[in-house]
Amino acid sequence: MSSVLEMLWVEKYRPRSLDDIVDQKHVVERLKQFVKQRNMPHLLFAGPPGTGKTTAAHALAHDLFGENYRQYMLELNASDERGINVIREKVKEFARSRTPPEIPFKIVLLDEADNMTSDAQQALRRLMELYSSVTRFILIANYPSKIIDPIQSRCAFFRFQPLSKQDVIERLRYIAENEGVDYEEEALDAIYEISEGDMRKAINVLQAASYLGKVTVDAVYRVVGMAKPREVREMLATALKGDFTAARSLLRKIMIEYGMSGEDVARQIHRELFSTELKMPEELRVLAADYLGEVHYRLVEGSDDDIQLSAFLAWLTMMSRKLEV
Ligand SMILES: Nc1ncnc2c1ncn2[C@@H]1O[C@H](COP(=O)(O)OP(=O)(O)OP(=O)(O)O)[C@@H](O)[C@H]1O
Repeated sequence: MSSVLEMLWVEKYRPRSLDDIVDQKHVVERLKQFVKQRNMPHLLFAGPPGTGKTTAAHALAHDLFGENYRQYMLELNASDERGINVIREKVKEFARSRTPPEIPFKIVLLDEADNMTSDAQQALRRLMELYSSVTRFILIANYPSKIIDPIQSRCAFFRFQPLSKQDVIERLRYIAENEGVDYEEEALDAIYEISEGDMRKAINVLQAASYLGKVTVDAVYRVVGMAKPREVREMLATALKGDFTAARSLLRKIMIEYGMSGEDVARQIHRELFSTELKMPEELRVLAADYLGEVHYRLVEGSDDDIQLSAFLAWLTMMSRKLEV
């Protein structure tokens, strides 16, 4: 079995070259053109977490500059750097450093660019112009709408999509086999459902679950601290059938066995309310979602988990009787 001290699998299995990136075909094809032309404009990478934005930036630099690409790349995080002045100084110094032998520019990678204020972004835009003869910027953002127009119009835009189920599962299978991890196929499905196409999350869950032994559906839900949807669904279905006592004992079981907080359970109920698996009249779904919002608010404010969630189940039981579900 794996040792806790070993490397994080997200790093170990981070693609080094553009050819190794999973999915994101449209992005990868366009980036390969830049490698071929040995030139590129400023780039803006946008999309949800864990879909390969940082990886693609590194892979592009790797394919352009070779194994030692890091000396030609300045990596900054807009949230860590104390303001645009620090960024300016670092870029200025970097621009003065050696350029690669066959390519006339170096790369500045700026992560979380959408966290910058619009004033800071204006200053960044000037910086991009000032050093455009020797640098190209790659800006990374989760929300491209937060990037000011003058920057957007100076960058080629790349949208990263959540990874497909098939690609995530294939990658997980590859990693599990390479690491000698024993797993259930259904566990990989469960990991995908939890990850929602975020490969970083998927790999991290796989690694954490592997420390418990065989990667089973149970192990997966245990490490993410979520009750298995089936059990939460069963609790709701029991209340909908009118059996409050049984629904409440399921609630206790979920909270004790999985060590979940009331807020986690509320969040999980929320997911279930909108899943097609749970059969209930639309009217009740709407009312339940509304009431759950209130319960969640009270929990965040520090109300007692058991009292609030039991109240929700009691309400659901009564409503289902009233509506004759
Ligand atoms: N398309 C992909 N192909 C293969 N592995 C991927 C892909 N996307 C993400 N990964 C895996 O997930 C890890 C995190 O990816 P990466 O840092 O590129 O995400 P990101 O999109 O930059 O996320 P964030 O917005 O949170 O910075 C990588 O180290 C890699 O192991």
